[in-house]
Amino acid sequence: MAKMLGARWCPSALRSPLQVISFPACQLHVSRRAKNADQKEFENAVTQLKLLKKDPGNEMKLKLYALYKQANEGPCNIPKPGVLNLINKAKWDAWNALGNLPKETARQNYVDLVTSLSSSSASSSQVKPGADKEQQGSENVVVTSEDGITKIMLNRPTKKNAITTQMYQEIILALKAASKDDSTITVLTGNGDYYCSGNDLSNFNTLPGEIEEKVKSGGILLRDFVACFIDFPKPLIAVVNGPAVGISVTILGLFDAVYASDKATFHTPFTHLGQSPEGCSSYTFPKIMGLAKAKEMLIFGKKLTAGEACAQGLVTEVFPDSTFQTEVWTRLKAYSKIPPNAGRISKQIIRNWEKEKLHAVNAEEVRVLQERWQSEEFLNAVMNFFSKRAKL
Ligand SMILES: CCCCC/C=C/CC(=O)SCCNC(=O)CCNC(=O)[C@H](O)C(C)(C)COP(=O)(O)OP(=O)(O)OC[C@H]1O[C@@H](n2cnc3c(N)ncnc32)[C@H](O)[C@@H]1OP(=O)(O)O
Repeated sequence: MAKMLGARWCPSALRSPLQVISFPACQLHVSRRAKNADQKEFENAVTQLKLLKKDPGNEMKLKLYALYKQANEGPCNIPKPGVLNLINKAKWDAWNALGNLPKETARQNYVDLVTSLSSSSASSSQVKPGADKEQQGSENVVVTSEDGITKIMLNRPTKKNAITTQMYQEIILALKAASKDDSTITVLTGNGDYYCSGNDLSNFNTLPGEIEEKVKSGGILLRDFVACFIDFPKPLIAVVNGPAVGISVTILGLFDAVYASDKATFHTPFTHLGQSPEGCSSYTFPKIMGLAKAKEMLIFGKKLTAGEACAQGLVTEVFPDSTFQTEVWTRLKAYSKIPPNAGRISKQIIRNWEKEKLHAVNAEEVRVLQERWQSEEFLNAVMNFFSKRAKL
């Protein structure tokens, strides 16, 4: 995808100067939303734009460029480029066409535009031609919804369901859709022999920009991802079909039930990776299993069997692997028959006592992690994994 630096991009990113689409008089939909996007939303939109899967095309890029400049600098304040300077003239025209559009409105329109691009890009990747209307998701995050259950399945078995930056985005979108669909409960599970091997350790190679930018956008992505689990309004159940590592373990403290195969293990190797706890686990794990057991996992990286995780309260119930899927899905189908509003309201009254606290924990964990991601310890650990393919 063409390199885009937020709403600005390097001229070469346009497919070709001659393809610069003449910019129609700007008929921007002035956002009717009562509130204007705040700076954080605007920065999130800039980050979101970099994670778009497909190039939105020159015309859309000109619109985004113009809104970005108007939001930051106000009306066009640079001299008009010469006619032969095609690209800069197209950009000038786009910006100048916004006239005196207030900065706040430009910022809101930018956020709205990126939001619509993100959801259309995700939905275009989700609904395959001829797919069953209930079949959604991308190849790595498969979403299905039937019998009152929306299932989000991590589907990258060759990489032990390691979560890429794109998959974080897709899980966020899947949870947002599930919170509004007609299902009663939502389930997260893995395909293949692993539930999930955590963060894809090559993610920092794929995030755009220099290290500072990678750390910033990685932090925003992680904070938004965990926030989705904090805020998810319906009963959320993990079906842990195999070993679970890292963030796939830490967010379990935010689920409403965790059912595990006796093949599953639970491992949070943060210190071995030069990292620190995330997913609110620095708060939820001590609450769930007591300080000593929580520290054994989060500081010393002790790997738990499913039985140990159940004994410590992280797992609700363990099933023999041979009958796991049958037993668990029979149980979940029964759960999906509860009155949906009562289920949702009961989940929320329990969660609401701590929601503010959990968001504060999430923000602090991300702040600390952003420092860790710039440490020698972290960089060496990741290099070590890929060079020696060291096992944890
Ligand atoms: C946006 C930023 C958000 C940051 C959020 C922070 C989260 C914290 C964490 O999640 S920390 C935990 C990160 N995960 C790991 O450290 C696990 C690393 N993987 C392993 O240790 C092992 O792969 C294993 C123990 C999970 C499985 O070992 P096994 O020998 O059974 O299988 P392989 O190692 O051969 O793996 C098969 C292929 O999958 C690739 N792979 C596995 N896990 C990851 C991963 N986390 N990231 C990237 N790639 C992974 C592995 O490299 C093999 O690929 P290959 O066949 O191409 O070599």
